[in-house]
Amino acid sequence: MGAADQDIAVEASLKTTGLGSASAKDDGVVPVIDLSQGTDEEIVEQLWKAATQVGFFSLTGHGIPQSLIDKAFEESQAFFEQPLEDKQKQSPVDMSINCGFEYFAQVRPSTGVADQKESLQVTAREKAMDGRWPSDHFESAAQDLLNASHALANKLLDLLQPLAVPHVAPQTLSKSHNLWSLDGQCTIRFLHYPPQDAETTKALLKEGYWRAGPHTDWANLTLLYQRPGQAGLECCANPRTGNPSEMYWTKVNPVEGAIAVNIGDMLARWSDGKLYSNLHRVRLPEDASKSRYSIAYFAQSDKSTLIETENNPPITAGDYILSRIQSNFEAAKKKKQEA
Ligand SMILES: O=C(O)CCC(=O)C(=O)O
Ligand SMILES: [Fe+2]
Repeated sequence: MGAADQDIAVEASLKTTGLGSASAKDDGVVPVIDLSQGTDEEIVEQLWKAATQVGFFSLTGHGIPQSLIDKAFEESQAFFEQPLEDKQKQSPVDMSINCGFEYFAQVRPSTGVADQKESLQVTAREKAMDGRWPSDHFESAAQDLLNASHALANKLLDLLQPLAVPHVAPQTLSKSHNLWSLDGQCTIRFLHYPPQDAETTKALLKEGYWRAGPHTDWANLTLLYQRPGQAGLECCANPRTGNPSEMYWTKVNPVEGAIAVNIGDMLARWSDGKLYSNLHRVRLPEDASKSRYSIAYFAQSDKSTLIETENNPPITAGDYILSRIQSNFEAAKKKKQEA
């Protein structure tokens, strides 16, 4: 198996296990961690428990001003409310660099059908966004949230690294994320799940469509900003059991002022599986008459970073991301051929 094949296989297997489409419980399995309370040791203890058992947590007391998050959502909404052609013109897509505007295009190996969403992907690599910023004011709001997210993710990585990846020098992980460097891979993604009328929704649900099909993230860490009242995100509960009958989906509800954080495949690999990259998805609600907006920051090591671990073959972070992008491309190609 290639280095990323196992991670891709987990997603593809959902098509055949009952877990793929089951509905979610709302039982508070995802812990809320307040970064402003307690000593570093106490915080690490909570982060460690969440990162090794569920792979998801909601973070409060994180220090990112709400005004900065609100501004980014305002710009996002104004962008997505424009006609399709304008969005395509303002931010042309280039999948080879993971940048630009995408419309109902991403096909997950877990579903084989396109996510019911549009997104604007900003990859923080030198020149990648040239000619792809919708406007100066959009850029300024995006850069502010990108910088704040980058700092917060690095803080979390510094707290987790001594336990998770003890075989590398201090701050190896956080120092491998350099915004706007020549081989930077950190990404901030603006997402919009558009409303659908009742009849369309019914048909889509019947055919197995999702707002975002079940998947794990490719990153080290993902910080996800959600809006209260715009629910739908769910992650797998009790994922470590290995027993499908004990696994189920649980809600990751938007909490006012909180950021949902999850461990991605890259950090699971760095840590030889100690930290858990959990499956998650965004449900297409039966009443999909309202939009859902979210913003995801993916902390991804620079392309040239070599991920060396005790139990996995070494791979550069660049090759790792590329293989994951290709798996989604291949799912899309296969879908086209079947049509
Ligand atoms: O919109 C969301 O809540 C989830 C998005 C997500 O999981 C992703 O883009 O990887
Ligand atoms: Fe995700």
